[in-house]
Amino acid sequence: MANLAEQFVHEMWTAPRAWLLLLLPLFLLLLRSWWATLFGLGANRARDHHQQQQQQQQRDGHHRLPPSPPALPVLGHLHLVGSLPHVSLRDLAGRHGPDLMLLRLGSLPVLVVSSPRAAEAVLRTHDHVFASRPHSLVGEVVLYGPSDVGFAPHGDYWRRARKLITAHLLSARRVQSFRHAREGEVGAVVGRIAEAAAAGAAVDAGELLSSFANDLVCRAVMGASFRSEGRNRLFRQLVCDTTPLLAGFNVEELFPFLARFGVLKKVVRARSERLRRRWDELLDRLIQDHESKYEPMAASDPKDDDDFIHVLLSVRQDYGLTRDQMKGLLLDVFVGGIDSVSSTLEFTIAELMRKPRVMEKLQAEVRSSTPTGQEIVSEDDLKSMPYLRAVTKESLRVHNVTPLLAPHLSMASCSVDGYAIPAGVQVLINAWAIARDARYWGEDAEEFVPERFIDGGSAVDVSFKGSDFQFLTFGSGRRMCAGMNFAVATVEVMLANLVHRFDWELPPGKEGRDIDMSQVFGLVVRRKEKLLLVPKLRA
Ligand code: HEM
Repeated sequence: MANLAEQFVHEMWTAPRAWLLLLLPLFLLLLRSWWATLFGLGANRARDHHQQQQQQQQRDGHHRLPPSPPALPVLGHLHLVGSLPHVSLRDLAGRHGPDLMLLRLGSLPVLVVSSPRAAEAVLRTHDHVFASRPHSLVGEVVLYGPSDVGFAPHGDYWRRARKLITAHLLSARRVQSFRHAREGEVGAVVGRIAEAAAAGAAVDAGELLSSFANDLVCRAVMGASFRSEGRNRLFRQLVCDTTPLLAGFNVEELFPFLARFGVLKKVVRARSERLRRRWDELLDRLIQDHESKYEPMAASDPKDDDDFIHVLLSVRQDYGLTRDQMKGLLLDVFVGGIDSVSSTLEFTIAELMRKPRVMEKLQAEVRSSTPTGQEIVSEDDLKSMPYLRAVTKESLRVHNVTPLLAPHLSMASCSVDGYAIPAGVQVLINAWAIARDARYWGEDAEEFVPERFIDGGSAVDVSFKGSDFQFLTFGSGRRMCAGMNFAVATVEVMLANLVHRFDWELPPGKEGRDIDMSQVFGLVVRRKEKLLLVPKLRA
């Protein structure tokens, strides 16, 4: 779909009879313009009054709104946002608001943040004002309220839930204790690649890496691998069906007045409820299985290597968790943890295929730092691999798979950079644009150059952990990614193992420079083109 305006028309078409409603505002607009022509004098007076108001606002710096491009009636700026919103928003910001820009997408006011300075104002100085999330009907139904952390509005529930997952599910200690499971899943992938290498077959890197990320999350949640039973595949299908609905820019959110007519709301709700029933079926069964096995021990403190369902059962009384809230928190891990990791890995291996120099340097480091005869690179071995860390950081910078972070919402009006930001405005932080801006990263900002992150490099001290506002892949402040440790540990160990025992070739007739790096936008950005690679066991 070419842009959001087209998406809107598509969604209207698929919602029975709803498109008729579009005619209503258009009719009202025609009526208004006819009225204005007829009573031109009155219209001119109104325009003079509006200009006077604007001049008054400009004289009084605190009441200025951030700059905006010219808007269309009804659509606002929707027609200016293409199929890759982060790219359109960067281009628009360059022309209209390099730090802050106010758009109207349908009837939704959206503040676009495009510089480290403005991002710091929103995510650090005024973090307490911008720490909420916009309401989404899909989130309300599919995410049990929402009872997850990622979509929950700021407030007591979110605070409690965030504390639970950061202290018990995704803490650095638990991520570390989970290393053997991670190494086990990595070993299974290495086995699959070795089979393909022996048969001289190509592997689909996207498929391989997303089933790896899915199997890993399933194992973290359930404690064992259900790959052979096919249960993992059911989860994968469900995640694939859920993420497009949660990706935002839904018609009922852009045009709430249409939702009020009821037709659209019913369609979206029905679609979401079908999805939720499928989640219920799987998650209820899993939780019941765990309850029957673990109930006697549930009161005891969770151990480091317990699976996530066991941990939630152990702390549910302390946190007063309901069954739906438990399911919401598990959905955080499925929705937040699979596509983000696999897409990052796929972009990274594609970059390595385009840059043989970087691939060879990385292979040399990984191979020389792993004990001879050891089939799997362990997490201990990674400690002596600074170039691997630099490659991972560079990939997280250039191929930020969550380019606009997750939308924030202003809970009160406040002043940022001399502009008035009203309450109830959605905030998109264009982390992708900031991370590729030559003003903060130098002339080679768009290039994949891991050396910038190692000794002597221009960005050696720049980190993605939330203190450097030119590198916001995981966000910053109180809504920062809760799964960063889990993600980085997974990407690093899988990447090291992809290049340790294998050399990689493209299918006959293709060269590195032919690899198309085009993206498809969604909750997580992914590669558009399938990446087929031929593994060769290293001699
Ligand atoms: C490369 C992988 C990943 C990237 C790039 C990423 C990025 C992000 C970003 C940008 C946000 C929103 C920050 C904001 O709104 O300011 C976020 C939130 C979140 N992420 Fe991740 N993430 C990744 C992996 C994971 C994993 C593996 C998990 C869980 C296992 C996870 C769980 C979450 C949760 C729960 C939130 C919501 C935090 C909140 O709203 O309080 N993420 N992530």
